[in-house]
Amino acid sequence: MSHAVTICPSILAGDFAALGAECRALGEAGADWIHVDVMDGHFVPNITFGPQMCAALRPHVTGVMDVHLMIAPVDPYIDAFAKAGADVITAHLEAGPHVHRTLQAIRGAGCKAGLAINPGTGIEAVGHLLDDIDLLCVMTVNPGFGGQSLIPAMVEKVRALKALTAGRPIRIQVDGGVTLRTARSVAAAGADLLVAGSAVLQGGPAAYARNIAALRDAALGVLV
Ligand SMILES: O=C(CO)[C@@H](O)[C@H](O)COP(=O)(O)O
Ligand SMILES: [Fe+2]
Repeated sequence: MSHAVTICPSILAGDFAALGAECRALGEAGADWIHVDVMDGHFVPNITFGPQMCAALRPHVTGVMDVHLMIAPVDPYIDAFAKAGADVITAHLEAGPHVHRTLQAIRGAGCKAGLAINPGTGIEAVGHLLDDIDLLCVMTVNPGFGGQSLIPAMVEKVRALKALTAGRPIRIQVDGGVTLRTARSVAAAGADLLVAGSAVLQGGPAAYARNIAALRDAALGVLV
């Protein structure tokens, strides 16, 4: 069944010399969330932003600042990202042995707690964590880079996780390879939040509103 989704543009696909302006342009284009991909060159083979960048961007984000931590360890940095103004902090299940403690620390810092799982991680791994998460981020690519193709097997994973979380106040987010061609399958499988970097930011600021609206329509099954 089709339902309205929230598009979360990832500034990883933006102009790094003008990220404040990118966040403002995305907000004006109708983005309710801004997804910030934090990478450490250790948990993933790429380096991006830290808490200082999040703090600098915060005044330019009108909606939800959604911080996706692809770092290990996570715990020493939670307070810094919370103080930087993150509304949601998502940590990876694979980032350390004490993810339950990490999720509690995120809530303790006043943020919504997100749990991300890599493509190779089975859904049984999240079963005992459901009381401690507000958002479940299903990685539909291997983390570290934008512009990759969605792994088709992840669509069934989204469907299974939707069933596993039924009746709970947990939002399912998909991250990686969301395009006009793939948005419908993940939305129909139960995703509520679609992260999209390349698909939203391609064409520059003049195209953002059109790209966001087209992705929302595609997720609903409207032909675009
Ligand atoms: O976390 C990640 C990648 O590790 C994502 O948030 C990407 O930034 C999404 O980019 P596209 O696949 O939409 O280009
Ligand atoms: Fe991400």
